[in-house]
Amino acid sequence: MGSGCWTIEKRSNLRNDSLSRENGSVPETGCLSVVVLGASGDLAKKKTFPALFNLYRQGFLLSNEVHIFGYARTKISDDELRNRIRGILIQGKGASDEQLEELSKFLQLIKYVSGSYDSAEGFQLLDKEISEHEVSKKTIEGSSPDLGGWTRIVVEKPFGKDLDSSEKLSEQIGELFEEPQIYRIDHYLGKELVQNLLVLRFANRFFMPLWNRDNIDNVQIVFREDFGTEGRGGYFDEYGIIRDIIQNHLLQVFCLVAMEKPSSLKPERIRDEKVKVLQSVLPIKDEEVVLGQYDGYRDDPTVPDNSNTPTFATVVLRIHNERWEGVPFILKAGKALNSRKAEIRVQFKDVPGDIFKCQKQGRNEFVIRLQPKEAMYMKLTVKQPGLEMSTVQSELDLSYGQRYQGLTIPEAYERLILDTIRGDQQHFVRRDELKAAWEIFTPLLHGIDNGELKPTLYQPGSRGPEEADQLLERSGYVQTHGYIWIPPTL
Ligand SMILES: NC(=O)C1=CN([C@@H]2O[C@H](COP(=O)(O)OP(=O)(O)OC[C@H]3O[C@@H](n4cnc5c(N)ncnc54)[C@H](OP(=O)(O)O)[C@@H]3O)[C@@H](O)[C@H]2O)C=CC1
Ligand SMILES: O=C1O[C@H](COP(=O)(O)O)[C@@H](O)[C@H](O)[C@H]1O
Repeated sequence: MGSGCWTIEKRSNLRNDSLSRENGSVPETGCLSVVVLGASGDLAKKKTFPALFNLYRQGFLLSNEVHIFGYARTKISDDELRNRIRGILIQGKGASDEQLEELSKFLQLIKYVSGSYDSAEGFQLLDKEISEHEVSKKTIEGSSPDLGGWTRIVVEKPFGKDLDSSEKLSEQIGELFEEPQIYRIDHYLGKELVQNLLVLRFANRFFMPLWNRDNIDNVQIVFREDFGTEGRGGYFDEYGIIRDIIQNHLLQVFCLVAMEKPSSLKPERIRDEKVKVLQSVLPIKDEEVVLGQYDGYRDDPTVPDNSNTPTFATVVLRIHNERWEGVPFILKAGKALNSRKAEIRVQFKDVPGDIFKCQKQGRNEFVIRLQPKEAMYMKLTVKQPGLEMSTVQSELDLSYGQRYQGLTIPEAYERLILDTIRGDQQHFVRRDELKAAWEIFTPLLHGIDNGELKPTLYQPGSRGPEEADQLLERSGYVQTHGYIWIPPTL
């Protein structure tokens, strides 16, 4: 992705310098070429270009050092691509003249090369464009034309469809790039509250003694969307909700919740711990899986009429180690449900020798809401204020919107692209981690692909199949009834 020298340290105001040094990332200096493959596609439109623009606006990409090359099959000119991007970046916003000027300057950094993904011709053209730019820049600066520098490749999912195809893909990429050059992106690792998990768990005395099988009854990691596959049916049907969300995004969150403390913040030490916990996951039992497909999913013309693809799944993972033996980790994801949210819900065991009848109120829960409206709250039993000695469930509440007013939380892609430029692989998936993740899910996925496991139909806008709540209950989760949250007024 880059070449020559690139200075990031001098403007690393997004991140504490001492942490960056600690985790082993190397400051880079010089000019940077960013190649966006699939530049005319959905991801580039929704995520990549907006992230690059935000980095540019914050001074992390400098006009005199950066060039962005879009590459895709569609035959369009530089200006056509720029116009498309302009339309997305200013959509619905009443932009000021200053912002429009900033945007125009950013767009001038973008060039477009049209070519296919499977022939050398297009890539030779791309190479020529990049070299011309980098050579001319070096020549202007009067330095040697020896390009040197580094190349990093960001790879988006799907990383295969099962263990074998993923390993094959890893081998093919491995023939071209070394592992330190490969950034397998999982955008959940760029979310604010996912990045906070390490800090929460290992920088707070509160949690350390409680975070184990002695105190925690069950953990839920939940992803819900209130819309269906909308226009992506063709892609989705090949993959399904387990490959789309659970095997990657939720499993990454699972690792950060369940892994042991790394010996340091160095990316490799963190990733070592993630691999260890993944390798301790027991084979998934069919009776601890519920699959669903929403009614209407097959109406999409790109979805086969007899599709067996789940759009909803609840899967219980069990870890065979000293900390977690016996604690179910319930991973749940679904499309076309009744709400949109992603959260981690840690439910504690009942209080032993309970003299207050706390069980009537519900158990202690620690909830980390990843989205929307980032928050973390602890549900706890307190005395009902007043003359009587009665108890009620309340919460210690850290809502980001209230606590950090006026702060804009960066988009996941923004952070992860910046990490790539900085050479920090902490929030990217290592090859052995990916392999361990596929080892967990491949038998289940093959069972679904072969039609041995079938999804139950559920109504769009519902909670998903009832069997999922029954599985939750069987796993030990106790739903709180009657808890009322009164949102604070700002
Ligand atoms: N800072 C903040 O923003 C705070 C917000 N709150 C809000 O207060 C409200 C109550 O809090 P909370 O306890 O977190 O959320 P809920 O009362 O919505 O309950 C959440 C839990 O109950 C499960 N559940 C809901 N319905 C059923 C059902 N029919 N069968 C089985 N399980 C079910 C949910 O599962 P599933 O995940 O599948 O829906 C989830 O695990 C929420 O709206 C919450 O956002 C509370 C404190 C702080
Ligand atoms: O990777 C994916 O993620 C999105 C959800 O991302 P979020 O950041 O909005 O939670 C999901 O809609 C999509 O199906 C999946 O491929």
